[in-house]
Amino acid sequence: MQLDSLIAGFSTRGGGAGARVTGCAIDHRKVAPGTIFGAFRGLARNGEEFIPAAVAAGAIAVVARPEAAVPEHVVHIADAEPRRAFARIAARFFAPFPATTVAVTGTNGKTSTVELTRQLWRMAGHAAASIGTLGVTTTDGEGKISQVSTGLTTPDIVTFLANMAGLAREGVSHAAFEASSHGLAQFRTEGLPVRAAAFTNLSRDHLDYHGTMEAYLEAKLRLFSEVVDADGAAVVWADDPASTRVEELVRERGARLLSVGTRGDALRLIERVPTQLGQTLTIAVDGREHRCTLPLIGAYQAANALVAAGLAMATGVPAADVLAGLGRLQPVRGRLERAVITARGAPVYVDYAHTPDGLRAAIAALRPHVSGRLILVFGAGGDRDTGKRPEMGAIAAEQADIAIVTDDNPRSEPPAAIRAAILAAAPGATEIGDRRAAIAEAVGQAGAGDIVLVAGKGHETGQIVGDRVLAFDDVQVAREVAA
Ligand SMILES: CC(=O)N[C@H]1[C@@H](OP(=O)(O)OP(=O)(O)OC[C@H]2O[C@@H](n3ccc(=O)[nH]c3=O)[C@H](O)[C@@H]2O)O[C@H](CO)[C@@H](O)[C@@H]1O[C@H](C)C(=O)N[C@@H](C)C(=O)N[C@H](CCC(=O)O)C(=O)O
Ligand SMILES: Nc1ncnc2c1ncn2[C@@H]1O[C@H](COP(=O)(O)OP(=O)(O)OP(=O)(O)O)[C@@H](O)[C@H]1O
Ligand SMILES: N[C@H](CCC[C@H](N)C(=O)O)C(=O)O
Ligand SMILES: [Mg+2]
Repeated sequence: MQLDSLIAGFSTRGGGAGARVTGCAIDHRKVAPGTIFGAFRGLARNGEEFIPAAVAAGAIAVVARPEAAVPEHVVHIADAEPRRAFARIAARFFAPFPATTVAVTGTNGKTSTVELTRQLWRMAGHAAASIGTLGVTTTDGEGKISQVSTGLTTPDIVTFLANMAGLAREGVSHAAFEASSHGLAQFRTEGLPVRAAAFTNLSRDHLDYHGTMEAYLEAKLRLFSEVVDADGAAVVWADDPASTRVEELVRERGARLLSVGTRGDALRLIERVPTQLGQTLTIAVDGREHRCTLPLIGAYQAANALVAAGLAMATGVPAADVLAGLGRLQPVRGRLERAVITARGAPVYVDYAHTPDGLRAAIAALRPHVSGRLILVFGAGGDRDTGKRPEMGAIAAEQADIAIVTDDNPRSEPPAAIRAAILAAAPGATEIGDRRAAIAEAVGQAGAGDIVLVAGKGHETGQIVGDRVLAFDDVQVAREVAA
């Protein structure tokens, strides 16, 4: 592919014309002859320092700030926002992509919503995929699920675009991806056409990175003001207070708005009745009421299912098919997943709640099913927003009958200090650092009518301690200690 055509429309300096591009990279260690290198200033390093090494390794063009030093013989694509320019150029290189791509942002519910959207598309007969925390999820012709992990929710822009292009080559026509606030702030999930974008909710998380709730919301809003196609659609969970900001932006942009929820217009949730294995939803669409069964428990899962339904409708699936599809949704891995029922009859649920709001939502989801006590095992991740620790402690103290504080990916921090920050707001809680012992204690205490909730790690298969990842899977451990 010719460099000229990839960088057309961008401001350039130096270099020779007509060069052939072989790839794109943002890490100088991945540069090969013919690469376009994106040099970005990050939190840990300044990528501009690696320009000489990238050029030595064969980079023929560098996307960087105008003030960055780029050798004369190499094309400098000079842009005040080099990450955005790089995303657009790399997208030209990697195209084509699945014809219909949609993005989901929000503090909680992104992974669930992209996965449920994938399922609804598949039921409507589309070759569908999702990309997010669970990796890249697709199904083969027989419906067998394949999941390839990528490490982060959105690893980096090159991996993201390469994955999307790979899906298109496999015949995938519909792809739903998670747009995390980090990803949006770093332009890690864009450059390609995005037909619809969804907003699930806003609550406290990641303030270590964004600083303030306003900055955190601003990062998410860019999905609606800039990333989604101007003639595309936005699906908004209308019951969240922050949704008015999203709706304003969508109207300014001229995109189609589908609001969903008890205050929604496109899909209005009229009633929600929990049943033993799920819930019954009464939903109004175009003034007509429909009753649907949802085989997932909890208000939060109903919310995510409705946002997914909105995305399916926004991308052309008829409302009747979408509503029928809700009844056939499969659970999402690690989201209120029932790991085991103990010998004394207490179900043990594993949930990925790792924010105050998520913890509240997970407990609320289980409460209607508890006749005895709700026993909670949880912790908080190291090297992450420290302010959420006491908030989670307070919620546990208030909403659980028994709370056990344990470790959840301490990373580089002393685990006891993380637990202490949680316990400061949860005076009645028990402290058991070792996560297996904590789960065993909860299972040991649970009797008939009780429910155990193991929160924070969901689908994760490792405990990150220092630089090491120790094998650990909440679902498996719950089964082992209950056996
Ligand atoms: C805070 C954060 O998001 N950091 C991510 C970000 O780092 P950064 O841009 O600040 O990069 P940096 O390490 O300072 O380096 C700057 C630049 O120099 C380049 N470099 C660096 C070293 C070198 O030898 N050569 C080189 O070229 C890097 O590729 C980079 O372009 O970009 C890196 C490469 O794309 C990511 O690996 C890194 O994720 C770190 C590991 C991380 O833990 N991220 C988490 C917090 C995260 O992003 N999580 C969200 C999920 C959140 C949610 O869903 O709630 C996610 O989307 O996964
Ligand atoms: N709509 C929602 N409202 C409140 N809490 C929710 C909602 N959806 C999910 N949660 C909580 O958040 C947890 C994580 O859900 P999910 O993985 O879908 O979110 P996410 O936004 O992808 O998270 P991450 O930021 O880690 O990628 C769930 O296990 C649940 O406890
Ligand atoms: N996307 C979230 C996941 C948190 C999961 C939890 N187990 C933890 O390690 O804090 C984050 O990176 O902050
Ligand atoms: Mg996620």
